[in-house]
Amino acid sequence: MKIGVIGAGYVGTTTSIVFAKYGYQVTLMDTNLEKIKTLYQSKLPFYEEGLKELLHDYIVEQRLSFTNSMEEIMKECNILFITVGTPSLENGKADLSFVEEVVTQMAKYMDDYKVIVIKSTVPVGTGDKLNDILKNELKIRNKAPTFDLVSNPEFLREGKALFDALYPDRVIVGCESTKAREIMKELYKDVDTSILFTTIKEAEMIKYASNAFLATKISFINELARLCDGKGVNINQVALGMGMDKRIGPDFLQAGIGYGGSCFPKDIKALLALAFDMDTPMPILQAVKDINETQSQWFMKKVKQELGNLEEKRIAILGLTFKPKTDDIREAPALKVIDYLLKNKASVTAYDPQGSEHVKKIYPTVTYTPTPLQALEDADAVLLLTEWQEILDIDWECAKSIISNPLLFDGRNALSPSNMMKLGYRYFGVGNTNF
Ligand SMILES: NC(=O)c1ccc[n+]([C@@H]2O[C@H](COP(=O)([O-])OP(=O)(O)OC[C@H]3O[C@@H](n4cnc5c(N)ncnc54)[C@H](O)[C@@H]3O)[C@@H](O)[C@H]2O)c1
Ligand SMILES: O=c1ccn([C@@H]2O[C@H](COP(=O)(O)OP(=O)(O)O[C@H]3O[C@H](CO)[C@@H](O)[C@H](O)[C@H]3O)[C@@H](O)[C@H]2O)c(=O)[nH]1
Repeated sequence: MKIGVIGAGYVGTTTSIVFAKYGYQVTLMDTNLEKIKTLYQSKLPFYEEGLKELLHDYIVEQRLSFTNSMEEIMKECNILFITVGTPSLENGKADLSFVEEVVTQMAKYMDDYKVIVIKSTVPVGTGDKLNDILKNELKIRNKAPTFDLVSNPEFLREGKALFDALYPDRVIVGCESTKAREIMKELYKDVDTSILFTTIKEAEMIKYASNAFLATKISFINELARLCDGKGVNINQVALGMGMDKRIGPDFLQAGIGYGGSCFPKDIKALLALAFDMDTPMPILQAVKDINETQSQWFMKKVKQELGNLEEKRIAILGLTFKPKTDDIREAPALKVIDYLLKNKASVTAYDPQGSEHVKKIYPTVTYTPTPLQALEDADAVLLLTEWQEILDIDWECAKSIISNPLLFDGRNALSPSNMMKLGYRYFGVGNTNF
């Protein structure tokens, strides 16, 4: 079995490396030549720990190769994973143009049996649509359909991509042919986890349902945090107590400034758009989205209450990426915060271990510092927005002498309020203040 992966993003690159690790011969294809060149040089086109070393080894061992040619990958491989992006359109629906373009191109070079595996997150019914495109294109070429379509959604998290891909909680395979099912079983034989076989549509829905449920947990705890704030209740303790119930579980109950990233915001919008099309409102999911969209405003209201007029105030931001251990700033709450601060004429200084270069392209007037302590110099307030370990490890006692006003807003509830208060900071978190 030779595996082809189409789309050298987070998912495609991680998938390629993981299958190479299982001993398969993998070719990774992308239309972006710059990305292919970068990969050839054993470099990753994004920041993610643990992948680079394996990438290098598998290139040297000739288990992993790269191309920008669809013709080449179709000739060489019999299992093809589609991992291209499905970003949001203006109306919230998933933009399927990249996926559709891929299958249209595939049909041009399809001469023998292929298993086409959709790993990109796509709405229910996309499998049928792609099936039709492939059949039509093959008909134009007077070729009989010789493929099976499979939906195999990806559940990895950025920052933990390799671990999640190597040790998944489950593998979902939406598949309606016995031949493809046996091939998928063989492909995942070394992965120590359960495989759930479903229909293609069920697999498509499982992916959206999982992301929607995780986002619901976050918005639920954030809504509760607003209630706890100032009421003598620490939301972290509430989450701990709730999470001890096995039916609830401790994960995804960390209150904060809201979820960001390339997945939750777009997938929730896409599910809501599907519900709208089907005239089946989803009020819970709508509330999840609304709470998340107002969480940074709620947080900034506290900043404004403490600082008053923000004009000329010097604000230090610690953390820009949507979560630690990634350089991804897509839908990062820090972007909304910077926007608000600049509109209110504050002077903003920011530090992030990986995200500064990307944010600089959007907000060039912010001062980006090479160290966290430099960002804190003469600050009137500090806003912790991403819980990078390096930021949590700051010598906060020493930092206090650099900051003009030891006023700390912890948007991730990542520091201990009592420790910070002992050090002389005025500490404001999310649902853990004034208890
Ligand atoms: N990022 C994640 O953590 C994650 C996790 C699970 C699922 N997903 C889903 O997986 C999909 C991919 O996400 P990502 O973050 O890896 O995307 P990405 O934006 O990082 O990468 C997509 C890649 O596809 C390439 N591409 C676009 N059109 C192409 C074409 N016609 N032929 C070949 N390559 C093409 C782009 O150049 C780009 O390199 C999305 O549907 C996403 O929702 C992402
Ligand atoms: O208790 C929590 C957990 C997460 N977050 C935030 O939620 C966002 C998303 O975090 P996470 O889920 O860890 O990262 P992603 O890489 O976006 O991964 C999600 O989206 C991927 C793409 O679909 C899925 O594959 C993963 O299973 C799913 O967790 C980040 O802004 C986090 O800061 C919280 O605010 N509180």
